[in-house]
Amino acid sequence: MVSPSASKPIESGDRFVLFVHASTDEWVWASAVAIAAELRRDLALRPRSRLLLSGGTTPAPVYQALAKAPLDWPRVDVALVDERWLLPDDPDSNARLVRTHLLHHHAAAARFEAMTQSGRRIEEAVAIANAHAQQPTAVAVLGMGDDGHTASLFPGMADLDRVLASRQSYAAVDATGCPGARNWHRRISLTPAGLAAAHARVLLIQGASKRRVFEQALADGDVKRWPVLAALGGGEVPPLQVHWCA
Ligand SMILES: O=C(O)[C@H](O)[C@@H](O)[C@H](O)[C@H](O)COP(=O)(O)O
Repeated sequence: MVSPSASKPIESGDRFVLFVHASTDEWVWASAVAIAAELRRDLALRPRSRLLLSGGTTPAPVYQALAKAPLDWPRVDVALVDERWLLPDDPDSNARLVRTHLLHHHAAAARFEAMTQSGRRIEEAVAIANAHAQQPTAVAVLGMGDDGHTASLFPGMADLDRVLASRQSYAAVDATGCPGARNWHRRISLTPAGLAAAHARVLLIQGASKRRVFEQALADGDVKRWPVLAALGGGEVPPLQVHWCA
C-alpha cells in the first residue's frame, strides 16, 4: 500500500524506514529536510559535523534544496561516500557534482574534502579518507543502482568479499566487469564498516524499478548479490531512512 502522506513512513522497523512521497517536489524537500534535521541534531552535540554525499543522477535536486537550509554550515565538513578515480574538476567526478549542486547559498560556507588530487595515488587517497573518517559521521546520503549497488559496492566485483569485510571506513575497489560501474571501474568506496559508523543513513531512490530492486534485495537478503543491504540498520545501527517517489 502506498501512503499519500510524505511525513508518514509506510514501512518501518529496525532495519529501515520507508517514506513514500506523492511527487518529485515532495521527495526533494522531504529528503533535504531529513538530512538537514540530522545535521542540526549533530551540530548541537559537537563542534563540527560530517556529511557524506553520493554521486549519480538522482540526488542533485536534493543537494540544491539542502544548500538553502539555514544550518551552521561553517561547522560542516562535506565529504564523499564514494568517488570515481577522477580528478575533482572532471565533469563525471562526484566532487564536481557536489560543488555544482550543494556548495551554494548557505552551504557555500561548508568545508569540502575532495578525495582525489593531482599526483595523489589511490592508496594515499584511501589512507587520507580513512584518517578523516576518524571524525564521527552525522549522515551519509546514498543512492542505489538497478543492480542493487550502493556507494561503489557492486555485485560481482572481484574484491567484494574483502571490501565487505574491511574494518576500515574506505577501500579502493576495482569494479571491472560490473555494468553498474559504467566507465569508471577504479573507485574509492565507503565500506559497510564506514556505513555502520554513520549516525544516520539516508537512501534516495526514485522510480518503480528501484523500489522493486530494494524490495527484491530485502526478500533475498544476500548482501553480496545486493550490496545496498549493507546500508540497513539493526542492533546498534539506526534504521536506514529510505526516501522514494515514483
Ligand atoms: O558515483 C556513483 O556512481 C555513486 O555514488 C553511486 O553509488 C550512485 O549513488 C548510484 O549509482 C545511483 O546512481 P543513480 O542516481 O544515477 O541511479
